[in-house]
Amino acid sequence: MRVCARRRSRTLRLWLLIVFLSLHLLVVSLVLSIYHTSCELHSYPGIQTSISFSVQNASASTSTMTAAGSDTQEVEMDGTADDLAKLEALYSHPLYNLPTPPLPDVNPILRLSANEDDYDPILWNASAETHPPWLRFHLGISRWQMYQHKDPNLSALTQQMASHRIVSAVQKSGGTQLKLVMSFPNYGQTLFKPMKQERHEETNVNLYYFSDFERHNAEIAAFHLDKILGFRRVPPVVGRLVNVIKEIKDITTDHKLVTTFFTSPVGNACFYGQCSYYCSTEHAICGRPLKIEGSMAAMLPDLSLAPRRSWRSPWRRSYSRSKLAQWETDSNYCDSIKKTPPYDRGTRLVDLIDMSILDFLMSNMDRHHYETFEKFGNDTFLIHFDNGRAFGRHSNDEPSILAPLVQCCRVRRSTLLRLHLLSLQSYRMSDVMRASLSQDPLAVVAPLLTEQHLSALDRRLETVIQTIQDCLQQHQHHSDVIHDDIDFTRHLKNSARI
Ligand SMILES: Nc1ncnc2c1ncn2[C@@H]1O[C@H](COP(=O)(O)OP(=O)(O)OP(=O)(O)O)[C@@H](O)[C@H]1O
Ligand SMILES: [Mn+2]
Repeated sequence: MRVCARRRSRTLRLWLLIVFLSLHLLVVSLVLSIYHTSCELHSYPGIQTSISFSVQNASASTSTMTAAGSDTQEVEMDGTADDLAKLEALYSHPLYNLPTPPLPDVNPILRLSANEDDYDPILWNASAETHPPWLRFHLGISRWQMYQHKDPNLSALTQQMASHRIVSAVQKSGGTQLKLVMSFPNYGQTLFKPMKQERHEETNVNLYYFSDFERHNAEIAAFHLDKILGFRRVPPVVGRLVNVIKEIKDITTDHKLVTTFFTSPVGNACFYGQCSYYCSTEHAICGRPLKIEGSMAAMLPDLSLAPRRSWRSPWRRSYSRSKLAQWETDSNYCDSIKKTPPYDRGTRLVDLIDMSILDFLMSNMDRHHYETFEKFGNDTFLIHFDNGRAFGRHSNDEPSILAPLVQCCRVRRSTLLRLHLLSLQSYRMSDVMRASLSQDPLAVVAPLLTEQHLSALDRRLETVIQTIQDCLQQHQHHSDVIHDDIDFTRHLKNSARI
């Protein structure tokens, strides 16, 4: 009897061991399949080695590419297909499909019940087939992002902004440079920023960031870059050729704007509008002879429906030619910011650092304020709009833009993993940006960003990764630097359930 019982318990123990081992194997294979490209980053001590390895990879491939050149069209075509394949692979990567935290509320963003007595009850949701794309975009804005990953509405929205009949064009008040709000027959609206300089022109080094020209291609490129970084915090932007006479002068109801139209000595249709910077005949916006390039940004819901709050950036520049801001002189600046609401809790600080990484990559020094949707309180994403002063110089990197990261040494884990991914040859940032920008309608006129700007992105990405690596070396615990926004255990449990 006793022998029998002992044999039974041994068999049971053997079974338990087999079950344990197979579960272990299952978990290991799941981890490897989910994070195959960045698996070294899982174990904190490995972070540094894996980053430097990938950076070496990226720079090696840059030199190979430069050496190879692209003389024949065939090579160029292959390059385009390769880039598009990389972009597709990037967006299929699990790091772009991370589950968002559970929503504390399920209401759509729009405040539609202000005067319930006066209005019909509305049953709107983002997926209703009959809604125009702009309304679906508004209804799809969530607490965590402007639009969903692989949002099926995005191409319909950008297509309409790029081609729909313009029925109204009026100047937008606020801001420093000329911009127009354009309306479509289906009540959709866009913010139009006209081309002010050629793509290859670098910003004059003697211009302060606050008097730099706004660039239409920077608005377009910022939308693509923010999407490639996996943030999805810029409202959709698309390029368009606009007829200065038929699509602005003939239809505008803006009397002040009308008085600023003229024909240039070479017969081009021009206008300059009214604003505080560059609205003069010397800085006129001219067609060639009639059409002008511009960026069309999807307008956010009206402030009466979705009020927004504007926040002064703690790392705002002084906007003076002589004064320095506090963050430029105080080495403990971040310590005090970390204790100041709303940066003292939640994700606000790491979100601000995400924004500074985006700005450093595209060299935007003009992030004085940022906005959030009031309805979502403090736990929400930061709206990354007004990117017109980005991509001004490709030959220079501006280290001070990274000050929030350098001074606070904090970064979201998901951001670090995606940056790491984009530094690898198979998802290289310049290649996926080239592919993404090639989908804009204005790419047929000329590439939205020159090759110099694209390679500046790779170079700056190395700097960001190196900065994080330095932070990790300076801190005893990795958790001091890495804000762990990816709950691996929950992820694994979910995968195991499937
Ligand atoms: N897509 C949009 N939808 C709705 N409102 C917008 C959009 N883009 C910008 N705005 C609003 O218009 C204001 C001015 O736009 P923007 O910041 O692009 O112009 P600007 O001339 O660069 O301004 P500034 O000189 O103050 O930086 C913004 O602060 C924002 O409130
Ligand atoms: Mn601006």
